[in-house]
Amino acid sequence: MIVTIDGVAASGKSSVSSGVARALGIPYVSSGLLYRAATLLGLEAGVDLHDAQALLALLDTHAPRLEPLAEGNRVWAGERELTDALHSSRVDAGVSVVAVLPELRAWVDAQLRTLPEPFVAEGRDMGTNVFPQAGAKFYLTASPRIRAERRARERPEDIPAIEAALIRRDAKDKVQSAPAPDATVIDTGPLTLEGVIGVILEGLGKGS
Ligand SMILES: Nc1ncnc2c1ncn2[C@@H]1O[C@H](COP(=O)(O)OP(=O)(O)O)[C@@H](O)[C@H]1O
Ligand SMILES: Nc1ccn([C@@H]2O[C@H](COP(=O)(O)OP(=O)(O)O)[C@@H](O)[C@H]2O)c(=O)n1
Repeated sequence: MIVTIDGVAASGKSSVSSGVARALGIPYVSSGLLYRAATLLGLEAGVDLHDAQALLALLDTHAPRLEPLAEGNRVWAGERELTDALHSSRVDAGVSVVAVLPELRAWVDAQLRTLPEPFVAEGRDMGTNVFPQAGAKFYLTASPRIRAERRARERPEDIPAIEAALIRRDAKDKVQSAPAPDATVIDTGPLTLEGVIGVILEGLGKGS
């Protein structure tokens, strides 16, 4: 079984996916971390983030891989753990440039498609492009202000700056971020994290 949880930036995808996956006793997979890893490696090497061939060469050398732990996904490049470096504002600002490159999308999709079921997959296009056959699909939204308030707890910038950056990133990610026609859309604005997890478990027939 595959459950997909897509949505806009900072809508709660990874926290909700982790909670749902733990309740189901299965792993979750955070596809955005692979786009973030490619971006980080590109920034560190000083390559142009529009240059797909240069990025693919770096990915060939460093071979970043996702470890889909239920308590929080990790990313490794050989012995080096990249996870903590993937959520900087610098990576936030560059990742959408990398994510529009078809070659980079193919690299991420190929990694995800080798994973053994069952799992919860979160990102932008899990329910549309990567796992259209998924048994259950959800799509998370919330207003930019609410998302910025939540993310402000994890970033040094103030709420208006974070809100503006989220709106910019949503616009750049728009092509791959359309909800699947068969996804249940959840406005997480009025809900707690536990509330969103509860709605999804209910939708899966696993509610308490
Ligand atoms: N429904 C919610 N209510 C309150 N805070 C939430 C909710 N959903 C997520 N959060 C918090 O918002 C922040 C962003 O969530 P995260 O899971 O990282 O989103 P995404 O993976 O979509 O970027 C986290 O600090 C998370 O704990
Ligand atoms: N399935 C996916 C997942 C992420 N992405 C890209 O990767 C970036 C980071 O995704 P993320 O899910 O880690 O970001 P947040 O929503 O957590 O801020 C997004 O802004 C998209 O550019 C994508 O294009 N497709």
